[in-house]
Amino acid sequence: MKMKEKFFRQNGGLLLQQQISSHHDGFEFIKIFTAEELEVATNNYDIDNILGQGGYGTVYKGILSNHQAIAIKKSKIVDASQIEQFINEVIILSKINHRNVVKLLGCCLETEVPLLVYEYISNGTLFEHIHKTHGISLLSWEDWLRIATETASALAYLHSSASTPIIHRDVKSTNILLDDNYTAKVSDFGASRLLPMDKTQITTLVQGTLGYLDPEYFHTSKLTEKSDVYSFGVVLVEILLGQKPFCFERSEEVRNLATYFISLMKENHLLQLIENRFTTEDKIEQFLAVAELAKSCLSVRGEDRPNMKEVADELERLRRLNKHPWVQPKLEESVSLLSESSSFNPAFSSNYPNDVSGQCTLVNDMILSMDLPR
Ligand SMILES: Nc1ncnc2c1ncn2[C@@H]1O[C@H](COP(=O)(O)OP(=O)(O)OP(=O)(O)O)[C@@H](O)[C@H]1O
Repeated sequence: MKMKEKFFRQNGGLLLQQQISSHHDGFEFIKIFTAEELEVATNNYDIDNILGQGGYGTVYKGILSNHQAIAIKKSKIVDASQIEQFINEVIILSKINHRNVVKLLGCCLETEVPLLVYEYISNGTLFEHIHKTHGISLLSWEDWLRIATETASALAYLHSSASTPIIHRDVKSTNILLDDNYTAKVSDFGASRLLPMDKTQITTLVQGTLGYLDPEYFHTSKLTEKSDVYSFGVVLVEILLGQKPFCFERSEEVRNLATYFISLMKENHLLQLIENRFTTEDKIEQFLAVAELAKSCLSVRGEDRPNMKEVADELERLRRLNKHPWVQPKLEESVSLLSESSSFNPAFSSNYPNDVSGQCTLVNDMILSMDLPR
């Protein structure tokens, strides 16, 4: 009992309780779970309940006494200096209510490391569906486009939320979960990444995952919403090509998918690859428009990238074309429409450096100097 109380205090429990009682705007939705409740739910953190292991900790499946399925994130290490920030983020995140964001249900603070409790999303990660090793994916081009649109709208929502925009910081296909209906749910942002920075990782400063990391953020360490836009661009390419973001099986200069993609676009080899992946004959305009959009997201300079709202709107527009094919513009029109669209930065479709090898050097630099946490 004494230990639990000590941990609860150490983990900012009093601060959270105080915040809860001072909010009157429906904030009571966040639940503070007891350690016992979660032990029962996970069968004492049984190994069979492990859903996955990330660089930051372990995720367990649990079933609450009311039969609700949950995912519990247990981090490896806690940095005491970050507790206040952690509690503030828990409060912000628990207020987020978007159909394409994994809901944070609450937390448990009376354990050595605080535990975060999320709704359980049943159908695996987007990564697993894109890179399915057994059998072919059941998802159609329309599904992929919908999933991309849902993800973009969730990120646009986070960027525009409340007084402080929430930057995801680790957008990648393993952080996009799919539910029973293959609806996208963005996970693993905010509080879950604040916790476990041990001292050695602080010196790295730049956080992110190889292949998805914004080169501008890597060089400047200055984080903006546009870093999420870059990483989302990589996810779009992953969907289009069905290839992994970083792959040692590709030759050295195109190991990084973004670099590979840009070189394919330059050499006009893109369509051939996409067509091999999707056996759809009449969606060429959409493939090309999504490719142009991805290219703009991958612009080297953050300011040349569209913002997430513009990306989401463009994907939504393309989806509508899908539903009403008779209003599809001709290929040349759709490409020029995309670059001329008033809501977009007119520069963005042509701002990739012509020198693809320059980009490779950049990426190789990044690999060499990154102290990768996983
Ligand atoms: N809410 C959830 N519902 C169902 N499964 C989940 C949920 N959250 C996470 N998972 C599973 O747990 C795995 C590990 O998640 P986690 O976010 O810790 O790691 P990651 O995203 O693979 O890596 P990292 O956190 O280092 O970026 C995920 O790949 C997913 O399979």
